[in-house]
Amino acid sequence: MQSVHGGRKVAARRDHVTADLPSRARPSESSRSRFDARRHIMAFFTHHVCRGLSSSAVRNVAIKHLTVIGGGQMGAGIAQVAASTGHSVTLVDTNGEILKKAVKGIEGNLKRVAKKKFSDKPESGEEFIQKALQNVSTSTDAAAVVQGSDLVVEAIVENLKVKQDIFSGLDKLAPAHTIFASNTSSLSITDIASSTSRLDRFAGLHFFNPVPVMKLVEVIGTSATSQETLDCLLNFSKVLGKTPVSCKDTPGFIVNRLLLPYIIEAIRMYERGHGSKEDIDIAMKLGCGYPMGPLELADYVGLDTMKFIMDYWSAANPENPSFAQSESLNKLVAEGKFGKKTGEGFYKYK
Ligand SMILES: CCCCCCCC(=O)CC(=O)SCCNC(=O)CCNC(=O)[C@H](O)C(C)(C)COP(=O)(O)OP(=O)(O)OC[C@H]1O[C@@H](n2cnc3c(N)ncnc32)[C@H](O)[C@@H]1OP(=O)(O)O
Ligand SMILES: NC(=O)C1=CN([C@@H]2O[C@H](COP(=O)(O)OP(=O)(O)OC[C@H]3O[C@@H](n4cnc5c(N)ncnc54)[C@H](O)[C@@H]3O)[C@@H](O)[C@H]2O)C=CC1
Repeated sequence: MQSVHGGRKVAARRDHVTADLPSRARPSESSRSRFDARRHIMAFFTHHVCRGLSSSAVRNVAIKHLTVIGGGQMGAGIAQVAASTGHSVTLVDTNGEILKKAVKGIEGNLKRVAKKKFSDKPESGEEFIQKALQNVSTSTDAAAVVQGSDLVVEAIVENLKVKQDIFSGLDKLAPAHTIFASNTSSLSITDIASSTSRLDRFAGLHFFNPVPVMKLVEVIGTSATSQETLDCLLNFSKVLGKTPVSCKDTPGFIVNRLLLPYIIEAIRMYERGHGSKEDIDIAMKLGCGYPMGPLELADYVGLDTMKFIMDYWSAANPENPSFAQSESLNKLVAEGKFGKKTGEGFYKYK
């Protein structure tokens, strides 16, 4: 099957996406962001020792410096967690104002973490915040900063062509050992990687929102990703204090394959008037123990991102009515109501 995204024709290699999947996709997640000396030692060890052993550009690359492309909610979260576990991070966005906002947000979240973690030692908390902030720099020019990176994590808009353009440009500039990873929610890693010549050093590294809180990272390998690259990313995820799972490059990987049909069906239920948005959300929170209801979660993820995902899946599966256009989602996005990040979506946040 062929599908067209962003003007570029790509082979839709993913298998058929069905909507009749179980909806109990998200176990309650209240775990906290962790920072401890052990992780610093692990980061130091993996960087210096594994690197010392490396004989080829690809083998045993350890991550010390990373470039995170996209300073939105996910990119800022990834930068925060990497910086607070001893990595130096350059956060890149095309918009300088977004970068300023991202750094301010990171500082606020670090204070939140420090207050809890160092409640009886405020000086240690302040030191933790300052150390992490010193690890973060920003740039509006990815090409200028990618040279020193062991890893590039892309967390920009959910659009195949835009992601491919970024990676194909950086592929010519980044060192040979640099691993490229995409935080895409729904696009094929194989399709994104096809814009580069480093197919063995390309994988998915899918974090969850909010990154400092959610413990899971999906590590997605394509048929061309090398085992060294996967091992490196699995280890890196652990150094960040996360629990990685390995996934194949199939639509939605593990979590979103289950989560997407659940959220879409909730939106359709609301559109059909089968329940108010409040009642649908209360039902799923109290009935299933989820921390957020599906419409709240859609607002939290971002309705613009939700629409990108739905458009992509419906183009790849035009015969599947589950991915047909959603009137309410389209209307909210057309009005610039992207959810929590813009102050209004299904709900108002001001
Ligand atoms: C078709 C679309 C399909 C989806 C596709 C796109 C999406 C993806 O690709 C994959 C995804 O990420 S899916 C989304 C996954 N995330 C969730 O399900 C979040 C659900 N919500 C929650 O866990 C809590 O409401 C939440 C943790 C958010 C907030 O909890 P509370 O309501 O209890 O609020 P708080 O009391 O403020 O926070 C609880 C604890 O967390 C700490 N915290 C919250 N945000 C933080 C942040 N940004 N940085 C650091 N710490 C943070 C907060 O301090 C608190 O800690 P404790 O005091 O120790 O409990
Ligand atoms: N929002 C969520 O809950 C999750 C989103 N993701 C994925 O992470 C990615 C980013 O999502 P969010 O952070 O929510 O989006 P966002 O809209 O908050 O941030 C995206 C950022 O990328 C920047 N950007 C766009 N094009 C760029 C370019 N060419 N170069 C540099 N920066 C550029 C934008 O200025 C914006 O600041 C998407 O692929 C999304 O599917 C993955 C997991 C969860």
